[in-house]
Amino acid sequence: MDMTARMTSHFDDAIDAFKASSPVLAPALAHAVELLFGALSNNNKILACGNGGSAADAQHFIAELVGRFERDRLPLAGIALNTDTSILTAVGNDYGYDEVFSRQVSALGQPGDILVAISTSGNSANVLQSIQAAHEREMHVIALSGKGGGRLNEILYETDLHLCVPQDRTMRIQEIHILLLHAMCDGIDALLLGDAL
Ligand SMILES: O=C(CO)[C@@H](O)[C@H](O)[C@H](O)[C@H](O)COP(=O)(O)O
Ligand SMILES: [Zn+2]
Repeated sequence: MDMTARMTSHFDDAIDAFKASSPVLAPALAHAVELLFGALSNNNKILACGNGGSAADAQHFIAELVGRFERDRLPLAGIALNTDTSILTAVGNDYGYDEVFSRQVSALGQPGDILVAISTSGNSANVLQSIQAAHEREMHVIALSGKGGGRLNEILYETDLHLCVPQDRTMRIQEIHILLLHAMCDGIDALLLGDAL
C-alpha cells in the first residue's frame, strides 16, 4: 500500500466534502449565529453535548465561548454537559446512560437557553433525550449531524436548526462540525466586536 497516496486521498476527500457542505450549510449557519448571539445578549446560556469525538467538539466550542476565540472579549455563558465525570457516572449508574445529558438539561436549562446537540449519526439516545428535555425547558436546539440526520429528523421542532453535513463518513462529518463550531464563534465575535480581525 502506498501510504502517502492514502494520506493524500484524505486531503482530497476532505476538500470535496467541505466544498459540498458550504452551499448546503452556510445559510443555516448564519441563522445559528443569530440565535446564539440573541440568546447570549439576553443573558441566556449555551449548553452543548455529544459522545466521543463530538464530546470533544462540544467542550472545545464551550471553551471558546467561556474563554476566548481569536480576540479578547467578555466571557460568554456556556456549559459542556459531557465534562463532569461525577455527574456522568452517577446519572449513568443510577438512571442509565441515555439520561446523562437530559438530566443536566432539566437541571440547568432555562427558557431561551440554547442546546447545541452534536451527533454524527443523529441517532445517539442520550443526545436525542437531551433535545426532548430542552424542548420541555422551552429552549432552542441547534443540532449538528450527518448521514441524513437519523432520528433527529423525527424529534426536532421547526423552530430548531438542523445543520446536517451531507456526508456519510463519521470522520468527515466531525471535521466539518469543527468548522461549523469555529464559524459560529467567529460570527458571534463579529457581532460583538465588529468585522475586523
Ligand atoms: O470520534 C469518533 C469517530 O471519529 C468516535 O469517538 C465517535 O464520536 C463515537 O463512536 C460516538 O459514540 C458516535 O456517536 P454519534 O456521533 O453517532 O452520536
Ligand atoms: Zn474521531
